[in-house]
Amino acid sequence: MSSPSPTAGTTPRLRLAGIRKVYPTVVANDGIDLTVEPGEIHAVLGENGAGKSTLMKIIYGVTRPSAGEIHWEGERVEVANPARARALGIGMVFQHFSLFETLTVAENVALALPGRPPLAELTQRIAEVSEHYGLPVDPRRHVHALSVGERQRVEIIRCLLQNPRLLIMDEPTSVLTPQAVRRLFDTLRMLSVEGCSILYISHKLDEIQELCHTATVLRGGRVTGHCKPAEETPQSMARLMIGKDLPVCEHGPAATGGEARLQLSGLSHASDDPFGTDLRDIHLDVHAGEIVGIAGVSGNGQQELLRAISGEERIAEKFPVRIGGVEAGRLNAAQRRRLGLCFVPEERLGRGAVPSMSLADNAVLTAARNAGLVRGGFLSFARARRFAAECIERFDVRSGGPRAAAKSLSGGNLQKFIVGREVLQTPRLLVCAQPTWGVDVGAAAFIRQALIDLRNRGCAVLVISEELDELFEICDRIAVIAKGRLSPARPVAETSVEDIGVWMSGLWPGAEPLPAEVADAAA
Ligand SMILES: Nc1ncnc2c1ncn2[C@@H]1O[C@H](COP(=O)(O)OP(=O)(O)OP(=O)(O)O)[C@@H](O)[C@H]1O
Repeated sequence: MSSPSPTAGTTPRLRLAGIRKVYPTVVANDGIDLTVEPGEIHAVLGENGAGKSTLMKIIYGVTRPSAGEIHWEGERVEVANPARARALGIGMVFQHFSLFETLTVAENVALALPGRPPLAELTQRIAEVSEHYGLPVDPRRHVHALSVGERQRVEIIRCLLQNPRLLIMDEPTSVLTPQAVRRLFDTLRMLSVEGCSILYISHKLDEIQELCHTATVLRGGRVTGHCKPAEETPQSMARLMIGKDLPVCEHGPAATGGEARLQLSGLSHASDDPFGTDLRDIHLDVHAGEIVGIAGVSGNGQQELLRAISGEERIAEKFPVRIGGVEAGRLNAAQRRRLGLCFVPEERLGRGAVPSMSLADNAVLTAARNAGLVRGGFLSFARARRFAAECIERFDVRSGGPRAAAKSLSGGNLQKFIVGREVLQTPRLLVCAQPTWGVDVGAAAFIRQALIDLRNRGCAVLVISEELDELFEICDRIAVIAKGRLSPARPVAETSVEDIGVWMSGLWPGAEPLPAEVADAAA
């Protein structure tokens, strides 16, 4: 339940009047008024591309508005840059991470703090905050070795260390486990009771209902509604947001007896990162016509497993990974794609798409061969643009068209583009990490249905996700990865969210005890 709503009648912590932001191809914010009271947890709701992140970036001084006023605690202010925002008492946790990969957690946090405190002292403070708020992270680890979930924890901790009076959270829970979400909500409620205001963006309507006092709905850059989430249901909020009822996934029975398109037989691989997770004797078959899900808490070997399957990480022996029956362990990513593998990585900016390149060029990166973009040995840019345009249309990617830079898309729209680009190649095997991360409820239902349709057309689909509800909705079988080992895959009808939750700690029937040093490190 949400904490009691803050008392009205005080000077608002933040008041926006007529905020407008015009980009070359779109009006991202079109005269937005918004008021946030002290201690209020205020949700901003809207479809992908509605203008939520743009508005938050304006408040945090990352983007300058084309028109409009910002009033902070009763006074009109110009927020020229994030340093000014932080000086006012505004903190922000971004949807896309802004961490330096080659630095440690503590070094990254130090960069954001005024006065650059000594590292030893900072390490201690990080450990305290992470312990206090239940956000486990080791301050000495390098960021490049962290999973997405762990990186997000660092972003949150970095913000909390600055004692903000307004905390902006742009989809903070998208890669947190249910337990971590509970703890984060406790933290946010504590902050709210202490008077800190929170602007909260999320596509998870049940979370908004549970946490937020008020919500403002945006559509097409304008405010289209307000509500008190506690008085709504997730369905009624979805209707407010997208203007219609949510579609329900149509599944149909799983095909049986399809050929094995992915075979992992005793895949073991030592991570070259000292803080990474070693893969231990992983066995899994994914057949044509089924969706297999891998559940697990981030940082348990998902990244390493994805890399071993995609070919980003080649392994010493060729036999433990077979794609379409071909021993593929030593093949690189391009060679594996030629076997019919398509792949949606965990990070959409960087691994999934090159931010500065156009959508058409990003299509070429993975679809050149499978989508017939190469003719007579030459790349056809016209075909690439047509392919990107088809993807934009079929997956309802709101963008400036095939020539728009990937970085100009809203997070959810870029995710739709990346998933669409892979699905439209009609893969024989699709491996998908966090397929609906940051995607609005309507688009998430669409992507899930696209995966089911692929499976119904005979594709073998492997989905790695931390969203148990999503896995239970779309998968035929589910396995769990824990500390680098994979459980057996169980038919969804024969298991439950509770069972899978227990398996996530590594305890499934017949699980071998972990070697002492791993068990100690994990304890
Ligand atoms: N730097 C930019 N250049 C051009 N267009 C941009 C830029 N940033 C955002 N836009 C456009 O502004 C609109 C609003 O984007 P914004 O990221 O604010 O949406 P959002 O509501 O946060 O979406 P999501 O839920 O997908 O994160 C979109 O059409 C987007 O393509």
